[in-house]
Amino acid sequence: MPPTISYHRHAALPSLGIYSISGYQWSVGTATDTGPKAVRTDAEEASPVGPVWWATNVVGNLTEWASGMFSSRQVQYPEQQTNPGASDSEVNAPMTFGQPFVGTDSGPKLIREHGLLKNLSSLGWRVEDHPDLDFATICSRADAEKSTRDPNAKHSQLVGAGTKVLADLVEDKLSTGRFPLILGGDHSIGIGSLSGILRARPETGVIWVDAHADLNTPSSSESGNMHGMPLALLMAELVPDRRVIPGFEWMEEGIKPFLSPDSLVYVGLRDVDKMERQYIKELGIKAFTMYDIDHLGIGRVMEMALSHLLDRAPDRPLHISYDIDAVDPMYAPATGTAVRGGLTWREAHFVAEHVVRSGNLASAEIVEVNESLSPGSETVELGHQLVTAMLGEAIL
Ligand SMILES: NC(=[NH2+])NCCC[C@H](N)C(=O)O
Repeated sequence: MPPTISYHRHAALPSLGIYSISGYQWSVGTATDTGPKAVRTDAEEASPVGPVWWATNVVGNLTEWASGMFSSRQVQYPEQQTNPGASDSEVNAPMTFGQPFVGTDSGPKLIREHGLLKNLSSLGWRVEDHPDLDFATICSRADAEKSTRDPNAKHSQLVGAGTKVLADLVEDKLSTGRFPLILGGDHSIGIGSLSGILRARPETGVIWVDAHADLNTPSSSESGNMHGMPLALLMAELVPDRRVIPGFEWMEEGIKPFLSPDSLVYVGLRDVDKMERQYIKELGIKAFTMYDIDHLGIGRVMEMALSHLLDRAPDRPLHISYDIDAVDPMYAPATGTAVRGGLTWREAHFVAEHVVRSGNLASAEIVEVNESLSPGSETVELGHQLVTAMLGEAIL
């Protein structure tokens, strides 16, 4: 069993990295959804990278658990993420090169402005600065070099270039004992974070909290938006050779990251495309839809979700990928593909709180917060609360 890490015990404590990836704005505009949204013009669509296109940041806050100053709450984390010598903690500060619309790129910044770093320190995470990754240059280069455009996987060269860097970063940080917290950005960043996670720890189990299945392949997708595809790109059964997608050749080099269908659990599904439904059934992916949550309650659903991932491998690390659109638009209206009938405020928190209690959480991600799509700051506020819950905040 993993060691118990108590907030008030002096022990070797794990580290945290926050990587904010923003600027994956391209997949927001044309998705099927409800509510207002920023849509790119045709000209921008044709030439997405410009002085105000990429607003991509990597905010990496590598922190380590402080000790000796907290309440009696206990959180368990897997042994392999402890980093006894973690004095070299680091932070990447966000940098924004801009884009045509205020959008998902601002999510990380806004969540940080809500006091994330302060909250994390009061939870016991120590945060230090880390140099920025220069995603804008990387993606501009990818844009300049691209020879092919795939209408079925829009802006794949750019998503590919950005997610490659993210994958390397996440793999590196996990391998050196950090806990990566990835702030999106849209859900296409899952390609990068999961690739890095699976290269470092192939046995990882994934909890995908989302209104959508994000299991489209370029050929099954009706929108061509890559935020609807991350899980398909990780499954050998669906996209066995990622070189067919321009920009994703890197996924077939070295350690090829693949996610086994039985290492994934969905929570909160309610807007599933035709082919996605078929894939879920054919591959036997465990899925807890909103129907199941209504029927069984969120408590039972989360117990079943964790037992699916952990019964056979109690010590395996878990990754939670939390799309804010899993939450009902009544509480989280500011997102690109909002769908009614989602998680309540408390259900949303419970998901995060319960996963932490497993003691296996080794990385976490929040995506699709786009404050420009709705007046007010309630979505950011909720996003911030969910992040702190995933990092150990509890009611008592
Ligand atoms: N992460 C998300 N918000 N995904 C939305 C996906 C919507 C739709 N299924 C598509 O593939 O375009």
